[in-house]
Amino acid sequence: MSLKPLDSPKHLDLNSMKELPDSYAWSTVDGFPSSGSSEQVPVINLEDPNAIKHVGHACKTWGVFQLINHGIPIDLLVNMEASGKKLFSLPIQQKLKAARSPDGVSGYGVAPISSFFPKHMWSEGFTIIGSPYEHARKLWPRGYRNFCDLIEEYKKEMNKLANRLMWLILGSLGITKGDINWVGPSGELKEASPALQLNSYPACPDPDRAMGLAAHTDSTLLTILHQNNTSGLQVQREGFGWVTVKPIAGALVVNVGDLLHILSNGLYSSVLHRAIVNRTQHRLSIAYLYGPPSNVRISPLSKLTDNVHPPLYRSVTWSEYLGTKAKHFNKALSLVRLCVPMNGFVDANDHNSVLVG
Ligand SMILES: C=C1C[C@]23C[C@@]1(O)CC[C@H]2[C@@]12CCC[C@@](C)(C(=O)O1)[C@H]2[C@@H]3C(=O)O
Ligand SMILES: O=C(O)CCC(=O)C(=O)O
Ligand SMILES: [Fe+2]
Repeated sequence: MSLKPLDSPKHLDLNSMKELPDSYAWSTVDGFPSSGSSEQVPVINLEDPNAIKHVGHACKTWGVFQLINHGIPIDLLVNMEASGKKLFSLPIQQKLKAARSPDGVSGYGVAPISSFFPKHMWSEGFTIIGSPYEHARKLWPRGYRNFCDLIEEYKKEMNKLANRLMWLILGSLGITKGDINWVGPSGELKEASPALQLNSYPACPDPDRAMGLAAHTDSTLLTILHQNNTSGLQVQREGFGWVTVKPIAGALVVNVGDLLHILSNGLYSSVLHRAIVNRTQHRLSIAYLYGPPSNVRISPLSKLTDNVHPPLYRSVTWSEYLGTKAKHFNKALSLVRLCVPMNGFVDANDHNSVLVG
């Protein structure tokens, strides 16, 4: 597949397109037309006393699970969904006022990974890092305050949940507070400024040849995703191919990201996932992308390594890794992988000993 970046689409008004333009036609989408595997992503009840065991098993085998009884108020999810719908149904000229700048990360636009693909994706997105104020003000000069308050509330609740999930995941690996150096005074994991990614996938006139969001792993420790009741998210499961994550009302989808893959020394793998589209229904998803504080160096936890299991990755900060991902996309993880010789000894400071490609 060519990696030559496409010019940005002239306009993003997918809602008005009656036919799939050639620049959106992915003739070689694997697994299409999708018959769909009958496998099901594990569903975990956070109130279950055995949740830690189930979370560990799901992270090890799937890298993703659906979460119920997570404690996020249902009203908050409903309000976020309604706000996302309201945002994406604004006229295209209005949305473009809040467009992501060419060298920026926040704002309205195509998926940030679009430049790595020869065809356009059938989606539009809105990325929020830090305060949404500047962009929201351009979308709704008078009504931005409610949106900003809602986003702050969502980030606060998601941070609490992400922290709880991280301790469950780390606990399932036998990791305790003393093993992590980015723990705050009350035992909370200090977070980096998280990213919120709102994704909109309009109904598509030719869904079998279109791609909503191309296959990728997230750079995060973990991602918590709310999807509306329209299916489209698929995860790759070894031996089964693409498995659709069936929407369950009120459930959240949690997936392992590349930084957790590194932290766990590959015990928990980041999951490859993508979003497909359909002919009749609009789909919306909201991803909370959770990472560590930006200055903390993430490397395989020493408790998980020994002579037989040497560290497989060199240390990297969240911002360095995002930079590598933005430049090299799906090669990013292998670019921070250490070359492990047969005797298992690795010089973790030898930055030249990486496997490229
Ligand atoms: C913090 C971030 C993770 C992300 C890049 C970003 O700066 C903001 C958007 C995130 C997202 C969402 C869609 C998939 C993804 C690969 C992308 O292109 O943008 C992720 C990025 C990532 O995880 O690297
Ligand atoms: O829309 C989806 O279900 C997937 C979104 C996603 O993978 C992302 O925002 O990183
Ligand atoms: Fe993703």
